[in-house]
Amino acid sequence: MTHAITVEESRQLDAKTINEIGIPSLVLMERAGLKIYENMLDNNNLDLDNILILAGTGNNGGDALVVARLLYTHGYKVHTLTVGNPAHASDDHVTQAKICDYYQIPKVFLDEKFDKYTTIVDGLFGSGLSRNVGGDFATAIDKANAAKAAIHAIDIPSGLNGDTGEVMGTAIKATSTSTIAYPKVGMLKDAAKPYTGKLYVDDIGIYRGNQFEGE
Ligand SMILES: NC(=O)C1=CN([C@@H]2O[C@H](COP(=O)(O)OP(=O)(O)OC[C@H]3O[C@@H](n4cnc5c(N)ncnc54)[C@H](O)[C@@H]3O)[C@@H](O)[C@H]2O)[C@@H](O)CC1
Ligand SMILES: [K+]
Repeated sequence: MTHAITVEESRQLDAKTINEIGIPSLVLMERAGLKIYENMLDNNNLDLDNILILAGTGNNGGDALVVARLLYTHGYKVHTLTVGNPAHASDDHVTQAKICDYYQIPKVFLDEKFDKYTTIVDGLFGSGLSRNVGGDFATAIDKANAAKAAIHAIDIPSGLNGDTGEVMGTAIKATSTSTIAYPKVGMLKDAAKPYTGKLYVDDIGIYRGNQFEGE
């Protein structure tokens, strides 16, 4: 049986890996982005002709910007759309945004028509989701779901409660999801399956602990 963890456990494992063991958070973000990029290339259900990257201003969005850069530097057509206040962005998100700016990866805004895209990457929220989704975030999620593009979600489909599998206002209906380290318990519930789609579990070097060995 697949071992799954709660969102709080995932945050604790991230924090232990970074603060106690000493693996820099940007190293983890780079590894996450590389694995997610590889999952996307591996997934025949994704048409990578024209890709829209949705990034929140936290580390889920930071992962998404790594994916944007890897796709862009390998010749894929990519646009990024950042949702949220950049003044509140996480440090690692800011670093990744600067790298995207170095490469001049094209940006679009929320008034963009999503219909021309073949794949949308969802990096709006992951383990940081703490309340119901509204405003621009809800608009971005609803536009992505209404578009004909396949959606690849990062860590947890945005708006899905990773513990209960319930929708918090609105949630991304992903074709596939790359979850970091372990699936979150809510993602394995029957009600969550239409939101999670095909699940990839990416080992990026997050602390596994004795309790997880042999599983
Ligand atoms: N350094 C790390 O700890 C790692 C984090 N990773 C990624 O980072 C994610 C977690 O990142 P963050 O903790 O920055 O959080 P998120 O990027 O999930 O969320 C960003 C912020 O959104 C805000 N927020 C929550 N609910 C909201 C709502 N309904 N409407 C508007 N704003 C809302 C919160 O202030 C939250 O901190 C993981 O899911 C994973 O994708 C991975 O890169 C692996 C390593
Ligand atoms: K997400």
